[in-house]
Amino acid sequence: MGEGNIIAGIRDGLGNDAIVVATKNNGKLKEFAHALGKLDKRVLSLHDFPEIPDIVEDGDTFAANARIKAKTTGDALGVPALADDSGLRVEALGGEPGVYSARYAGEGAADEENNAKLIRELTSIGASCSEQRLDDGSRQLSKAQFVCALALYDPATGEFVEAEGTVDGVITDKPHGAGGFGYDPLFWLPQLGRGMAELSKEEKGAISHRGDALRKLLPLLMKQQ
Ligand SMILES: O=P(O)(O)OP(=O)(O)OP(=O)(O)OC[C@H]1O[C@@H](n2cnc3c(O)ncnc32)[C@H](O)[C@@H]1O
Ligand SMILES: [Mg+2]
Repeated sequence: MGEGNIIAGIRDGLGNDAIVVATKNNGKLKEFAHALGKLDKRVLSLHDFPEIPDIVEDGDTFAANARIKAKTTGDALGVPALADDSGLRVEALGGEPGVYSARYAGEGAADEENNAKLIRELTSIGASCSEQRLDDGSRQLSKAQFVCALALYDPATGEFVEAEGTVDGVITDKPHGAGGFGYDPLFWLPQLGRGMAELSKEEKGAISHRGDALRKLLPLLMKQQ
């Protein structure tokens, strides 16, 4: 691509050192700041642009919602915007809460309320994916997968660059670790023998759905240069 490609758009609009991430989630933001900081990119978020009204995430898929957030933000600011729509698919719940992960326990629910509802729902149906207890006695309730859809939208061309990442794990009935955000304390990684919230930012980025999606997206962006 020539004129108006996404990288050039970022350069023109904000300077080559900055990128807008269309999120209000501070947990995501820290992970993007860490990952993109390594590429010398300063991350701006929706907290920096309070004039942009709340975005309605009414897509049926993670990818659709990521596109909605990226387009609304990119069109409002006139510069490219990157958006992340993510969530948890829980096997024993038929893939729920999925795109409803943020509002599982109700609109504006806190992470703690969503986590409490998840354990409540799984225990109420007697879910169990392994007889084996973890060392601390916690039960393994269901297999689960974190999904992250990324979309970068350039208002100059109307084009999107997209990628999706996943990570598999198990939901436990007790929290492990104090790091991360959202459902991380309940997400156990059997392959590591550790919980997602026990990992450092570096370690989480190396295995997470968001890290996976970013590793797929970045080469696509570089191609556009
Ligand atoms: O829409 P924005 O402003 O980006 O922020 P949000 O928190 O509403 O984000 P989503 O709509 O994408 O909803 C994602 C939900 O999935 C959860 N989630 C996403 N990524 C996660 C991660 O890496 N670890 C734990 N939970 C995560 C998160 O806590 C939310 O409940
Ligand atoms: Mg949201």
